[in-house]
Amino acid sequence: MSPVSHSEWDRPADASSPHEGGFRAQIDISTTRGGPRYGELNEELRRLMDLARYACPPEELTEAMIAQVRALNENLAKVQVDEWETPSGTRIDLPSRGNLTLPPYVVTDGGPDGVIADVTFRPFHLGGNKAAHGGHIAVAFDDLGGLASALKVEGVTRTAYLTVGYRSLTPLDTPLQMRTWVETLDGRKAFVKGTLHDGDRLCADVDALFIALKPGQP
Ligand SMILES: CCCCCCCC(=O)SCCNC(=O)CCNC(=O)[C@H](O)C(C)(C)COP(=O)(O)OP(=O)(O)OC[C@H]1O[C@@H](n2cnc3c(N)ncnc32)[C@H](O)[C@@H]1OP(=O)(O)O
Repeated sequence: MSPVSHSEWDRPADASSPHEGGFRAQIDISTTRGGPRYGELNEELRRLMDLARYACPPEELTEAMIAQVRALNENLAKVQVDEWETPSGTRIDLPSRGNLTLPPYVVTDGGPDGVIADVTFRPFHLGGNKAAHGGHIAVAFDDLGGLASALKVEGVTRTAYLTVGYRSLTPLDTPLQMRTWVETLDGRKAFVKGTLHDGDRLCADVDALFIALKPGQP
């Protein structure tokens, strides 16, 4: 087992891990890493978060659940790898490339002209009043804006700024459509726009700048 070491975030590229600087030189993709049931594990963990977000357990049940979650965490602690080896973020066959920390989305179309994805904010993405938290909406725009700019520049990009307009409430547990595209490409600068719709209703839009990384840039 390799322990997770956040002090190695800028280790140089090598043959077994061909990333450069702080990000991989290329977007790393896989459909097998973590095994055939990795997506199911992610979905159960999301369900755990949904249920935990709204649970109000009596004391004796809290005690039992602490022991159960502790046992689960001990199992997860046994299988830690570093960020370059984890399936999370690489599994293009799974929602949000298998990255549990992102609102789950499925890309239905993607290329240099932009990205279209179905995004569903889960019950645990609650901000208030049954609507999604604005921070989670920004996370979805950041990732799908990053994907649109990466597909345009054919390399890894990093967010320089990201401004979200919250135009109307974003519902939970509802398939929504997110679109992101590069409006203007100026050298390394990809100016990205995006929208989030619930049917015909605009929930949010984004204006962001992503910068293509130079080789070896941390
Ligand atoms: C598919 C996977 C998708 C994943 C997407 C996830 C993306 C992320 O969340 S990334 C994490 C969040 N972002 C960060 O941590 C970024 C931190 N900042 C940085 O690393 C650097 O400031 C970085 C890379 C943005 C720019 O630095 P650097 O590469 O040295 O570029 P630099 O020379 O300063 O600027 C390049 C150009 O961009 C412009 N620029 C840079 N930052 C900004 C900004 N915030 N606002 C406006 N313009 C900017 C500069 O003015 C310059 O313009 P010009 O070429 O016309 O003179």
